Amino acid sequence: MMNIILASGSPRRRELLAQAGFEFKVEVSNADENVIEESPEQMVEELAARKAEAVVRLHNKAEDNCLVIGADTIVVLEGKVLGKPVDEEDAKTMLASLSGRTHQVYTGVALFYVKKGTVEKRETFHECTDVTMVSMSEQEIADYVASGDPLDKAGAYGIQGPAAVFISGIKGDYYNVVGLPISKIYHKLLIC
Ligand SMILES: Cc1cn([C@H]2C[C@H](O)[C@@H](COP(=O)(O)OP(=O)(O)OP(=O)(O)O)O2)c(=O)[nH]c1=O
Repeated sequence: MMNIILASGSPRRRELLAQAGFEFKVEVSNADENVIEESPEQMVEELAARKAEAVVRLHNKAEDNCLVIGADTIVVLEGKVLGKPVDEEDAKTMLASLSGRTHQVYTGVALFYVKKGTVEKRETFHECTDVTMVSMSEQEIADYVASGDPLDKAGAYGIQGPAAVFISGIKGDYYNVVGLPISKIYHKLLIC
């Protein structure tokens, strides 16, 4: 197995990759996250690729052989994309819109295989999970937002934290919601 670099500042992604038994380094770079209107699946794959690409650019030395992994997660409610909230008000609005409904969580993954400083192979894919939330009261939303937990998360919630009490069901890969479809990644990497 070649050296793996996770191109992500997300602690959740770090934990999931470590949980799967991989050894890796973390490198974060500033990828441009502005995207033009695309389907959710195209959008997360494109953003994941940009994150991986930005890290690959740091590895232009001829001796670098590595696999760079980028990922991006968004929440989609009835066709509307919800990224990370910009502030507490935005988080409240997002949670009010998710309350009592089912939404989709998309995570895109990009695998960039770098040999002698150039990308020899690139692969992108995504996973989608349905998440259903119970109806939340205004007070519950306000209390949850005040906890600070939603602010660095797509859709303004983390299924793995205190928001667990608002989740009535999911269909698909739980870990995809947390930020990495780890089983899919594991099986792709097994064959390389
Ligand atoms: C829906 C949901 C999202 N999230 C998180 C996963 C991601 O970290 C974040 C989505 O933002 P991203 O922009 O995908 O990732 P990031 O900015 O945290 O990290 P990086 O770009 O460096 O890889 O939301 C949860 O932790 N739990 C959840 O239930």
